[in-house]
Amino acid sequence: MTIDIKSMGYVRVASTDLDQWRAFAGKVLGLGEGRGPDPENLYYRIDQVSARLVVFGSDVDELSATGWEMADHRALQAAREHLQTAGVAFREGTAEELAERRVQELVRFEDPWGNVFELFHGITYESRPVVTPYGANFVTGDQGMGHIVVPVTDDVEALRFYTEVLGFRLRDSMSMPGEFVGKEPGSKVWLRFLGVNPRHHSLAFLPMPNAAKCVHIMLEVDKLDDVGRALERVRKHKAPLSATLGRHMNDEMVSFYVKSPGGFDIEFGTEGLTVDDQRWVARESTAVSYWGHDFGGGA
Ligand SMILES: Cc1ccc(O)c(O)c1CC[C@@H]1C(=O)CC[C@]2(C)C(=O)CC[C@@H]12
Ligand SMILES: [Fe+2]
Repeated sequence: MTIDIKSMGYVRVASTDLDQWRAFAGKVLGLGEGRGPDPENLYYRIDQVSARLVVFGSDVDELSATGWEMADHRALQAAREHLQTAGVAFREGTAEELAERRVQELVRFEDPWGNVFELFHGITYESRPVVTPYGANFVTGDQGMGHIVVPVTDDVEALRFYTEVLGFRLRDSMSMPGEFVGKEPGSKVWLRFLGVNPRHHSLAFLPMPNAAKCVHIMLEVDKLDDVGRALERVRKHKAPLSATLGRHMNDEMVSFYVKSPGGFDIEFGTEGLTVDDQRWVARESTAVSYWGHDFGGGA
């Protein structure tokens, strides 16, 4: 038995500047405004789920936690037992935390690099259809909210922890020169792309520490035109582009990257590959992208 995560459910972001986040999430990303228990916080919807992105005031700018959806109480209970066996310290969500996230139960723990994971079940959803400001439809459902890339410092232990402890499945690997992360010239470090559902990857890791506690969060829309429109808004609002439009090799997604007020990037894409675990074989991609994705800045 291992942990049976269904999908990436939500992200919580700590922010020193909620006004900046409000403008970025609404006007640049075009997320739907939601409501939640704390009138001070920003809640954003991209589908039926009451809030997928929550931004709250803080004295730091960083990713605070990622929520991972479990089927029900029984699945979460099995996860508790598995965490205990694996020697991972976790704690139960407080009544206040459950109310703020609008979930029935959650457990919270850190991975060995301080990335905060919450496993939950029973999140609320809304009767009112989501209305996003620029009419984009986000791709969620079985594929969850999107994907996240987290920073780690040990790529070998990270692969073990996320697959053997958390139950993620390896979908693709990509190497980078060790020099990039201050290792010996000629050595290699690994980016690993892991999935739990038909989305090619829901979690990836980069072996490089990062102050924002997040490399990027990817949100997917169902039309290329809506990626183009978002790119126009990036330009109009002078949001810093981190990588130009391109198509990734491993998940075939067409996307761009924009710097969020949290210090990490948002990858905004479309046409991501879905995979079938019965048939998928993990591979090694030999390039970031088929074309585009210039991380050196530019157009
Ligand atoms: C390589 C790749 C495949 C699929 C993705 O969804 C995806 O985000 C990436 C890029 C991962 C990675 C990154 O996000 C930060 C900057 C990185 C480390 C690079 O400079 C190359 C790969 C990039
Ligand atoms: Fe990505």
